[in-house]
Amino acid sequence: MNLCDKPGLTPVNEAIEYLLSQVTPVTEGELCPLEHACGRVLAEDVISPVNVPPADNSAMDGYAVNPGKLESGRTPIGLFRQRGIVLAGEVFEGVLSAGECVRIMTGAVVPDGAKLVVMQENTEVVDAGVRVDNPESFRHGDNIRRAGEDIRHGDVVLKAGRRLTPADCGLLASIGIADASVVRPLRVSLLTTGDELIAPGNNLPAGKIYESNSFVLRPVLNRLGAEVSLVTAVSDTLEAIQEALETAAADADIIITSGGVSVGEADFTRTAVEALGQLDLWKLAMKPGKPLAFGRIGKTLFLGLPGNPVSALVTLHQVGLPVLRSLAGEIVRPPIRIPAIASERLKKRPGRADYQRGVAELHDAGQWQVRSTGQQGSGILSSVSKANCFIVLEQERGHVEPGETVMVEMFDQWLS
Ligand SMILES: Nc1nc2c(c(=O)[nH]1)N[C@H]1C(S)=C(S)[C@@H](COP(=O)(O)OP(=O)(O)OC[C@H]3O[C@@H](n4cnc5c(N)ncnc54)[C@H](O)[C@@H]3O)O[C@H]1N2
Ligand code: MOO
Repeated sequence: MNLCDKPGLTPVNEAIEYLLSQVTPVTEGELCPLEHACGRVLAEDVISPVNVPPADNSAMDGYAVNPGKLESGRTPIGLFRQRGIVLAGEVFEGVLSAGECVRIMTGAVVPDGAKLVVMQENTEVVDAGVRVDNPESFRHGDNIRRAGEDIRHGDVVLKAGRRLTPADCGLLASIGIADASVVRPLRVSLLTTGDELIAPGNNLPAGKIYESNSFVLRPVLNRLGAEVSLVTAVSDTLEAIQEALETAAADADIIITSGGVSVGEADFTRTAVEALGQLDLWKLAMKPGKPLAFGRIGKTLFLGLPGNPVSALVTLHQVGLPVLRSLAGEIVRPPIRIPAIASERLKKRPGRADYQRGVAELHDAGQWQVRSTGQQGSGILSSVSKANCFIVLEQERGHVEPGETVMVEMFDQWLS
């Protein structure tokens, strides 16, 4: 299927589904020391070689006690003879008989024979031993963390395709793994195109503008853990763009460009891709971002983002990230969107899904409200900088009146 041949604009969800069907995820794995593994994608399932915790241990500082049989009708023992003390990291040698206790610290292995742990605050040391409050309230297992209650030996702890979070890395450490088997980093070639672009720090001649897209796009790619090779301000000629794309295709998994995908006299990106490879998709029913293009040059995927700064950012976030995540071997999940009440009118014409930039706040009654960050033109980058969310308006929706419900997508770590 080639969505370029389809008349009209391709709806965003259809486009994402199609693009994901075109991705062959990178599978080459490598070992990564756990201290550097956060944010990397697991290459294989992780199966626990141990129980966590490895042994029954105390959840409290107090006394591990053997109160005898805890049957109804019997009064449990309330005074215990202390046999010793056990600290975290130690093992008490011996078995507690009914009426005996051991002083125990949080995390220490529960001695054999102990049925429960009594918090220190509920005990009193007396001449005859250790007296406990309310022995009739005892339950077997009180304040004992059971061996394997977090993870059992043989459990699948994390699945291949998981992007490791700090908690995941802690989990891997807790089962003794020092190196995680992860997918190698993606190689992304990022090209910004345009003769009008000048690097920040230089004087700005008449007619030129400062290049800003690379400063928006590269950090997102870096946060994804990609190895990014960047060429800025590729000249607006077919030859220059073709040459840059050819070089990029030689060793990148994906080429991401900004600019030159529209219909202007100096928009050569699509023509260059068609000359070197194939173009599969152009023009989405989204605002901003309509001229987004997708294809491939040899085995290298191509994603052509529109040049307008907001369009480049929105398309990378909404369409590029699912593709990049999938290419990186990650299991792709749909974005989390929540309903919010529009606190003001939002202008919108039917025909394209709109990703307006807004500020969402949780109000007293537990209701999210959202307002626009103001001008929404695709050159108004400050509309994103001021925002904390996208207001996602469905393709066929018209203007939104105050009080209507809209869906918002809070900025995640890729945008904040
Ligand atoms: N006749 C039509 N004209 C345009 C259409 C259309 O459908 N018909 N679509 C518009 C839309 S929507 C967009 S989005 C833009 C996309 O155009 P390009 O991808 O070809 O982008 P450029 O023309 O190269 O640049 C657009 C705009 O963005 C500025 N720019 C580009 N790169 C950068 C950068 N790296 N840093 C900062 N700013 C950048 C550039 O100077 C232009 O102002 O086309 C519309 N036109
Ligand atoms: O789609 Mo363009 O990105 O509206 O400006």
